[in-house]
Parts: sequence; C-alpha cells; structure tokens
Amino acid sequence: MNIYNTFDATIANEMKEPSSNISVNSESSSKLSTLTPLSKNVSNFSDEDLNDPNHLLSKMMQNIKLHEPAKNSYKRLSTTQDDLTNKIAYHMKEILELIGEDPSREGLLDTPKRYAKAMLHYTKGYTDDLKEVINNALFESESDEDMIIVKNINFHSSCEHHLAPFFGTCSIGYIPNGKIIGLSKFARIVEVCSRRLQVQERLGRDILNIIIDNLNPKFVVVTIEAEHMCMTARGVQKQGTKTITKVCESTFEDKREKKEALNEFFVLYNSMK
Ligand SMILES: Nc1nc2c(ncn2[C@@H]2O[C@H](COP(=O)(O)OP(=O)(O)OP(=O)(O)O)[C@@H](O)[C@H]2O)c(=O)[nH]1
Ligand SMILES: [Zn+2]
Repeated sequence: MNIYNTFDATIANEMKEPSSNISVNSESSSKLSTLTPLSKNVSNFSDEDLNDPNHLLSKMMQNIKLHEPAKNSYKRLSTTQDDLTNKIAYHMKEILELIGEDPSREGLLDTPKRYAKAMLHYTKGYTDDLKEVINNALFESESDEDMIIVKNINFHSSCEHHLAPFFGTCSIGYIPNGKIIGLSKFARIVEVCSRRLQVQERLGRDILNIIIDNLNPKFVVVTIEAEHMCMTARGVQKQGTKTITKVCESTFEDKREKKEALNEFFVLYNSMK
C-alpha cells in the first residue's frame, strides 16, 4: 500500500498558486519538476482499485492531493546572473531614492548591487536542481523498523508577505521503506525549500513532499520552529515569539501506528539535547 493518509498540520496549510506574474519557463520547470513527480504512485494501484471505478477515483484523488502543494514552476526573468543583478539593482536604487536617501553618496554607491546579490541568494532555491542536490545518495536500508531523526537543521527563509527573514530550526524523522538517504541531504533539501519566498506551513510541506517523493518512507514527520522578523521587527513587534509547525504522513493504514510513530519521534526528539 503506497498511499499516505491525509496529514494533520499544526496550523492549516495554505497552498496558493504562484502569483500570475510568474510565468513558466520550460527549462527551469523541467529542472524543478523533479520535486513533484505527479505520476509517482500511479503504478501502485491494486487490482481492487482497477476493477472498481469508485475505488480508483477515490485513490486518484488521494494521489492528487498528496502532490498538490509544491509549486515549482518558477522562472528567473533573465538568463544570466549579471543581467539579473543589474536589473534588481536598478530598481533598488529607485527604492533608495523613494525612501529619501541619496544613492550617489559614498556609503550607498554599491548598495543596490549588494542588495541584488543578497536577494538572489535568499531566493536561490528557485533555481537549485534537486537531482544534483540529492546526487544519488540513496542507499538500501538494513532495517525498516527503526526511526531516523535529524534534529535542529538551521535555516533562513523569507516570508512571502513582507519579504522579511524568518529563521529557526527544522527537524525530520522517518521510518524507511527499503531506502535511506545520506544524512546531509536533509539539510540540503531544507536549504532548497527555505531559499524561496515561503510561509512556514508550506516550507514544512515542501520538505515533506521531497522526502516522500525520493524515499517513499513508511512514516515521515517534519517540524519547524521559527522566528518571523515580520512579527518582531515590524507589525505587532512581539519579541521572542516562536511559531511551531508539524506535518506528518505515513503509509500505515491503521491510524494508531501513525500515532505511535509520532509519539516515538517526540520522545526521542525530546530526549536528545
Ligand atoms: N500563517 C503564516 N502567516 C505568516 C507567515 N509569515 C507571516 N505571516 C503573517 O501573514 C499575515 C499578513 O497579514 P496582513 O494583514 O496582510 O499584513 P500586515 O498588515 O502586514 O499584518 P501585521 O503583520 O499584523 O501588521 C500576518 O499576520 C503575518 O504575521 C507564515 O509563515 N505563516
Ligand atoms: Zn511576513
């Protein structure tokens, strides 16, 4: 059985289409579509599914839901990094003027370009090639009973509402299903997903989906604890506020098994400093 139960997120996941002014570029979308192979589970329909149209439809709907969240058809508007940097810098210079600064004063001369380079870094996840990132570091698992946890992977991301940083740690736990992955790859996956404009809920879901797509584990959970600068440095200005999200899925048909695995995750997670 290769169908994941519908997950329960700590906070409801709001998945939105990329804004309409981001168009699809075939080169980048083919690279990035490796994040969500839509056909992945189609070969896993049972005879029962194939003989009963209602069963089949309901299973197809589950599959569609599973792969809905990660939107990866993004496009950089220019082809070269230099061209992009110059275009962003041009607009940043205008913004400096709009806030009443003098972009020609010595301290600000290189600032638009510095900002452009920083912005491209904060959003480099749009162009990272996940296949290269994972680099075939998938190995046969020796036990499909034991849980693996990678705790406290730190990350920096940008909130899609204010372009303000949000940062914190991400922890991942999973029970394999024939395959394990090189441990560093979890941190690399977190890096790809966080270097985009995000909301925390979608960040967790994107990470979870990539793990499912590559490992098809029996159980997987992703927790994120983060501080949002848009809540501390501006807006409501509540220092020290942390947001915690959890997404979790499993192939277990019995919900109790999923609950037990989740308990095991939190016991282990809390016992390790
Ligand atoms: N769910 C969720 N909300 C976020 C995240 N990052 C920022 N936000 C929230 O997005 C909301 C945007 O609300 P708006 O009313 O449109 O924006 P705003 O007027 O700047 O809101 P304030 O921050 O309350 O000043 C705010 O409540 C932010 O706290 C996130 O990762 N997840
Ligand atoms: Zn924000």
